[in-house]
Order: sequence, then C-alpha cells, then structure tokens
Amino acid sequence: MLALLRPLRILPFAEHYSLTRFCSAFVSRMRYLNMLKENDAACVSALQNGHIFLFHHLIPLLQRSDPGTFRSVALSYSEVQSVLHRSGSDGSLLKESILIGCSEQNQAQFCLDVGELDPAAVAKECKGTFIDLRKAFFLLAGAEAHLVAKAQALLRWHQINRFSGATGQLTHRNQAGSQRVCSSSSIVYYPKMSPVVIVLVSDGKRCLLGRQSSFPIGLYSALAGFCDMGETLEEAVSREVAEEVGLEVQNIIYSSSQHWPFPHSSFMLACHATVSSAHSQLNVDHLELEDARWFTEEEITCALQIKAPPKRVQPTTVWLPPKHAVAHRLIMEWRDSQQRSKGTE
Ligand SMILES: NC(=O)C1=CN([C@@H]2O[C@H](COP(=O)(O)OP(=O)(O)OC[C@H]3O[C@@H](n4cnc5c(N)ncnc54)[C@H](O)[C@@H]3O)[C@@H](O)[C@H]2O)C=CC1
Ligand SMILES: [Mg+2]
Repeated sequence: MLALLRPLRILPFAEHYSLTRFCSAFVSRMRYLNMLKENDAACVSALQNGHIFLFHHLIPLLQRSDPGTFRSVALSYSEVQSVLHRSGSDGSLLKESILIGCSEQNQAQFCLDVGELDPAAVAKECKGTFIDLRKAFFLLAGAEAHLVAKAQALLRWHQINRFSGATGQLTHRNQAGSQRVCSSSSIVYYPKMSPVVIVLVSDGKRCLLGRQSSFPIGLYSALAGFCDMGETLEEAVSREVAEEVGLEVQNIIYSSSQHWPFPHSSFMLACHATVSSAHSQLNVDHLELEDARWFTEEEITCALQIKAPPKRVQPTTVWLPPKHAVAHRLIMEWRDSQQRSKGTE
C-alpha cells in the first residue's frame, strides 16, 4: 500500500528499458514509441536505424511485387541518404522525417515527403512508382494500407499547420512530429482527426444502405456522417439517420473503429442500430443521398460477390465497400448474424 502512495517518478532512459524487458513485446513497442515522442535525441537515433516510407506531394511510393500486387517501400536511412544525394539533394531533408510506428522487429518507422525532388528520378532510384493514395490504399494489404494512410495524414497535417492559427507565427515540430509548438506563445498543436459515425441500420430482416451521387456507380454503403461538437456517439448516430433517411433508431451497439484517410483523416466509429419493421418507411434527404434502400440478406450476399468496382456496371448492379473499409465489416457482421439467427430458427 505504501508503495502505491509514493509519488510517481520519471524513469531515466536506461531504467525505462530495463523495466520494459519484463513486459510483453507489444507493451515494450508502445512504450518505446511513446518515449520517442518525448525524447528528440532518441528519435534521431531511431531514425538512423529505422525504416523510412517515401511520399511525393503526399503520394506514396510503392513497389510492384507479384503481377498486380503492390507493397509499400521501407527504406533504410542510408538508402534514403543515397537516393537524396543521387537526386540532387544534400540529405538534410532526412531530418523532416516523421515517426509513424514501430515494426514487430522493433524497428521505428518514419515517413518523409520528398516533394522538392523530381518524382521520376526518386521512383527510378527506388525501383518503385508513386501511386495516389485513393488507388494505393486499395492495392496494399490491410495493415500496410493503414500505415501508409496514417503517414499521409501526418505529413498533410504538418504541411498545413506551419503557422499558428492564434498568433500567425511559425510553429516548430518536435523530432517525432507528434506535435507543433507556436514560436511566440506556448500553444501546442497536436495532429487532428474528425470523428465520424457510421451505422448499419437493420429492421430485423433487411439492412439499410445508401449512396451519394459522388460515389462510384453502383456502390452502396452504410450511413455515415461527421459528429457535431459536443455530441455523444449515440446522439450523432441518431441525428445522422434522422437527417439522411428520416428514421428514429434504437439499440445502438458499438462495433469497431478505424482511421479513414478520405477526404482527410476521419476517425470512423462504427455501430449497428435497429428500427422496428413497422417504422421502416424511408424519407430520404436527396440533398445528402442520391438513394437509400433496404437490402435483404440474399441481395447482400450477391453484392458481396463483386470484389472490385465492376468494369461495366449495369444500372442494377450493386457492389459494396471493400475489405479495408469499416462499412464492409459492419455489413459482414450483419450478414453473419442473419445467418446465425436462421440457423437457430
Ligand atoms: N470507411 C468507411 O467504411 C466509410 C467511410 N465514409 C466516410 O465518412 C465520411 C463522412 O460521411 P459523409 O456522409 O460524407 O458525411 P456527412 O453526412 O456529415 O456529410 C458531409 C458534410 O458534412 C459537413 N461536415 C461537417 N463536419 C465536417 C468535417 N469535419 N469535415 C468535412 N465535412 C464536414 C460538410 O458540409 C460535408 O459536406 C466521408 O468522409 C466518407 O469518406 C463513408 C462511408 C464508409
Ligand atoms: Mg452522410
């Protein structure tokens, strides 16, 4: 008990590591990353031994692996140094790298935007190709796609936060890039995400999907919307469904969350909700949605067969968000629960 009452002590660097030896690999990695955000010198050293993912004006560098498949390119510090030198830069750009994670092999991961260099020369040096994130995100395997998306989001945040919104003065980043501080005041800025709710509404037998006119032809997804200031998750879900399709939902159940890079860093909070079949008549707000419809389990199963945006879409072809999207997960969860409940009938 006495030990619990002792004031907290900030551990010196060496002691930190001797303690983390007794933790799980995951806990050690998380503590290591957290320490790198606080300790600029340790972060420089991690960069020199780490992996770096290159971008050009926020477009990630990928390499083709097997035909039709791509992977992100993790370069070492010396590889990036030599790419920069051969592309006509002195290498000082490397210190602009931003910490994005730590691999399971305990190697710190960084990203760097080489926007001031010739993209063709860099791509050639790296035997890669710069591919827009809207395409790259879906070419990469899940974990890689999310790491690249996180990297782009952080690079973008730094690019648009060079000045303080309060004083108009320059802001300076820490080495990890986890914050920026105003040079004339003590204001600290942290990277931002916009919370968005996404909900799959069910009436017991069918689920509700909608589409915006800006979606690719035939794509339907769960209803989504940005949270208003001060709202709870439940309030945002209820409001969005009421606004977009004129229904009042019940039984809101949280499913999962994800960072979504389009258009800019949303924090998607995914839920299921229900309406009674007696109150399932839609009243769609066509300013927000081009269409919203109820889908049976059979229709969902059929739409799930279409794995990629169809080359030629018939007016009636419906396809669903890809695996990387949390909307896909909600739809799969709903379909599985329908099949389970059929099995127990
Ligand atoms: N990962 C996934 O599975 C899915 C992700 N989404 C994402 O959800 C997001 C929100 O869905 P929408 O139906 O478009 O939202 P929405 O229904 O709230 O409508 C968008 C409008 O909200 C306003 N708005 C309020 N706060 C905003 C903010 N912080 N940033 C941008 N606009 C804001 C703007 O006027 C904008 O035109 C989209 O960015 C979309 O990419 C949508 C479906 C599936
Ligand atoms: Mg919406």
